[in-house]
Amino acid sequence: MNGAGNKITVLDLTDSDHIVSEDEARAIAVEPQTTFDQLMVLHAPRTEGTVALIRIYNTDGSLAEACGNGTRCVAWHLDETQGSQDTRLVETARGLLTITKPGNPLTYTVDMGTPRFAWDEIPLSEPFQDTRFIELHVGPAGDPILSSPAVVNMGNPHAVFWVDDTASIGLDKIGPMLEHHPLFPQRANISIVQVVDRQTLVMRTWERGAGLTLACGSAACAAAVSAARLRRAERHVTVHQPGGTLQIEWADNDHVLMTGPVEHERDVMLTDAIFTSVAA
Ligand SMILES: N[C@@H](CCC[C@H](N)C(=O)O)C(=O)O
Repeated sequence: MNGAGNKITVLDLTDSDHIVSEDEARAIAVEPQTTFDQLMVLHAPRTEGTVALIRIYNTDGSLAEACGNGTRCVAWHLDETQGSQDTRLVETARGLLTITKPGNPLTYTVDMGTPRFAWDEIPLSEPFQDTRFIELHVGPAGDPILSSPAVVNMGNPHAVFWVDDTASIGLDKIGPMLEHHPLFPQRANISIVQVVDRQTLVMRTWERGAGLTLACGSAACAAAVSAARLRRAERHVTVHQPGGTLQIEWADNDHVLMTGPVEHERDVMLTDAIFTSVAA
């Protein structure tokens, strides 16, 4: 599937006890038919009221706590396999997430929970009082290419840099360096964001564990919240990414609501071969 262009593979293991290993996730990622930015593995629910437990893997096999675009894809899969429902509760490492349908076909809203801003919740490796802009720059100190990002945890760590033109930054070169910067002990998702007006953001993201992607839901939430904290935008914005557009609302109850599309691309029967090839 894809969520606004973010490549998502949904693997339904609700009838199995198997836990996908990092090696297995990487093996699924390199297969052209099942390649992904994130692999969303569904397990039987373990918490009352939820319909599934979701483990989220990046391309490099690492586990992610949150994936907004993938969560919408999971909702579509559950609608197809369990019957359509207006509201669903799923469990991720981020906690319990509510998914609803705003009414448009193939569109879902995920309550992504509340943002966290304290330096040790991001987490950062050293204290910063004000995480709306931290001391970090790329390029010469007097004339940096990027500087003073906002940092926020949306279940996963994000750094948001403000730019005039997202196309002018070599994110493919700068992204890996920042993802692994010592300031981010759990690495970070790195976004460059242009504030077009108070209701509109344009952005690109280098994702932790996955690299450049066409869209990242949690990064869109991070950008929207960061722009609102700095009073650069309203709390409800349209976020344009190379693969698609999301609506993000930072509601008065502090929860961040992400609304966007899903697209089903193909069904693939994953044979045991992929697991045995890793085990061999
Ligand atoms: N594409 C996702 C975010 C995926 C997780 C991220 N790479 C991480 O490791 O934190 C989204 O739509 O939120």
